[in-house]
Amino acid sequence: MTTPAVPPPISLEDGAVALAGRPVLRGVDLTVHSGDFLALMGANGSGKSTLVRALTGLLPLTRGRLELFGTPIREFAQWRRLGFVPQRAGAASGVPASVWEVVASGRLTHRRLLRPLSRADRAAIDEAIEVVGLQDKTRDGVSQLSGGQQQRALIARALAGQPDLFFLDEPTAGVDLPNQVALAASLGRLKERGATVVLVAHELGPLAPLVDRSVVMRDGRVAHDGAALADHAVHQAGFGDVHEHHCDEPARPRRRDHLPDVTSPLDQPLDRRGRR
Ligand SMILES: Nc1ncnc2c1ncn2[C@@H]1O[C@H](COP(=O)(O)OP(=O)(O)OP(=O)(O)O)[C@@H](O)[C@H]1O
Repeated sequence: MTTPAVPPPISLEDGAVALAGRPVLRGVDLTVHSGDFLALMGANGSGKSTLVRALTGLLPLTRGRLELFGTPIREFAQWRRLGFVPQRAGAASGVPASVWEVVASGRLTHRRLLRPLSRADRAAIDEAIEVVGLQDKTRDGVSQLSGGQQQRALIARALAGQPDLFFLDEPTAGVDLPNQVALAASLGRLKERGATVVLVAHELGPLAPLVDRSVVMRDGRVAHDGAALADHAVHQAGFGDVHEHHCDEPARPRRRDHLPDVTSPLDQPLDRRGRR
C-alpha cells in the first residue's frame, strides 16, 4: 500500500499581484515543502512583503494558482495552521502586557469564546516560552525587554498557536549580535521540531546555518531559488550579477529613499585640536 503524498504547505504557480494598478509580483512559482527552512531575500522593494501578504491571503492574486496545505486559497479556512511573526515594532506598542500575556494571546485562535484557559492551552504557552528561553521573564513587561527578547516573545506567541507553517518578518532587524545569536538558538529549536519556516530577511547573519534554501526576489520575480546563499551572494543575486530563472529585466538601483539621510558625527574630520 502506498501512503498518500502529503500536500506541500505552500504551492504557488505563476503568481502575480498588482498594487495601485501596478504589477508588483509577476510569474512567481514557489513550492514550500514540509520542514523547509526557507529564507526569502532581496533588495528593498523587490517584493518580499507583497509575496508574504499574498501567501497569507492578505492580498489577492491577480493571476496564478495558490494552494495552502493542498487547498485552493479561496476555500482555505484553517488559518490557525499559519503563524505570523511580525517585525518587533508591534511587540511593546505601549501596552503594559507581560511576556506571559503576549504569548497567551497567541493561543486565542484555539480557545472557545469566554472559556478559561484549558490545561492544553497552558501547556502550549509554557512550552512556547521555554522554546525561546524566556522562562525567567514570564512576569516581566514586554516593553522592559531588549529588542531580541521582544522578538523571541513574538516567536513564542506564534508558537503557542501550534501552527504548521511560520512566517517571520525580518526577525533580526534592529537586534544586536548577541541577541541575534540567542534568536538563532530559538529558531534552531523550532527547526529541530520539524517546523516549516519562511523567513523574510535582508541579511541572515547568525541565522545563516539554519537556512537550507534561499529564494531571492528581484523586481517582483524570483531571481534565485535553490541552495542557501551567503549574504554577499544574495546581494549579487538580488542586484543582477547572477542570472537564473526568468530575470529578463535590468536590475533597479537599490532604493535607499526610505533611509534618513544622516551622516554620523564620527564621519566628520577632526580639527587640529582633535575636535569635530
Ligand atoms: N500599498 C502599495 N501600493 C502601491 N505599491 C506598493 C504598495 N506596497 C508596496 N508597493 C510597491 O511594491 C513593490 C514591492 O514592495 P514590497 O514591500 O513587497 O518589497 P520588499 O521586498 O518587502 O521591500 P522591503 O525590504 O523594503 O520591505 C515596491 O515597489 C513598493 O513600492
